[in-house]
Amino acid sequence: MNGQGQGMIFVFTGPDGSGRKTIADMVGSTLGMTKVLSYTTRKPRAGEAPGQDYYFISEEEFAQAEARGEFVEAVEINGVRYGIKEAEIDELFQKKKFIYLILNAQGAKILKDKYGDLVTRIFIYIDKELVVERQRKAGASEELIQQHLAHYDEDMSYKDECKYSFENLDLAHTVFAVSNIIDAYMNRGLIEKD
Ligand SMILES: Nc1ncnc2c1ncn2[C@@H]1O[C@H](COP(=O)(O)OP(=O)(O)OP(=O)(O)O)[C@@H](O)[C@H]1O
Ligand SMILES: Nc1nc2c(ncn2[C@@H]2O[C@H](COP(=O)(O)O)[C@@H](O)[C@H]2O)c(=O)[nH]1
Repeated sequence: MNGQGQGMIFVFTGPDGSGRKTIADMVGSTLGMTKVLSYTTRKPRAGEAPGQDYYFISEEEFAQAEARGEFVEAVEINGVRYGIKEAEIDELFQKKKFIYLILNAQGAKILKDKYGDLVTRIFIYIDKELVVERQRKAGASEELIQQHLAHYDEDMSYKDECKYSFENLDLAHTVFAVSNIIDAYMNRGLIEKD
């Protein structure tokens, strides 16, 4: 693990459909940050690729890895398992000073508790109506949209615990604002307590 003040783990969180992945990946590729991929038992959606969006594994493989204590955090959302392997965070963080993850609030809390000041949480949100509009436009099923809406209020209640929050109205504007914050950590050693 990197020493204190030498790197940062950025956790993007917020309601499903708010644009976390889009923003995290755009900022990540612009600034050269490395993403820590989650393992999941769900099947890839259209446009998703194994090893790029997630590691897609079977329920049995997930259960075995969990029994071996490999996950630093593992959750179940709508009957699907998701988890992050501790060894992958530690290995990446040895090699790269700035890494990022996209997690729900439960996972963000666990990472914050475990890695403390090394973790900075960035909360991305939009209002419910816009979630529905964007998800429909992106071709999400009504079932998936309803699943997302079911925990929207609970997801939003985590906003005040996060150091930074951005309403993702205009994509370029949000990417610019988030990039500026992360760039400050990368280039000026701006490490404040969260
Ligand atoms: N500012 C924006 N304006 C318009 N569309 C956007 C904006 N940001 C993201 N989107 C679109 O909204 C949709 C959801 O974005 P994204 O998948 O990044 O969200 P998410 O928070 O990671 O949610 P999920 O976990 O459900 O994928 C995508 O179709 C994406 O292209
Ligand atoms: N706590 C964790 N949350 C995770 C992880 N991987 C993804 N997620 C969150 O799950 C939901 C659903 O994701 P989807 O891609 O199936 O729509 C979303 O909020 C993700 O951010 C993880 O490893 N741990």
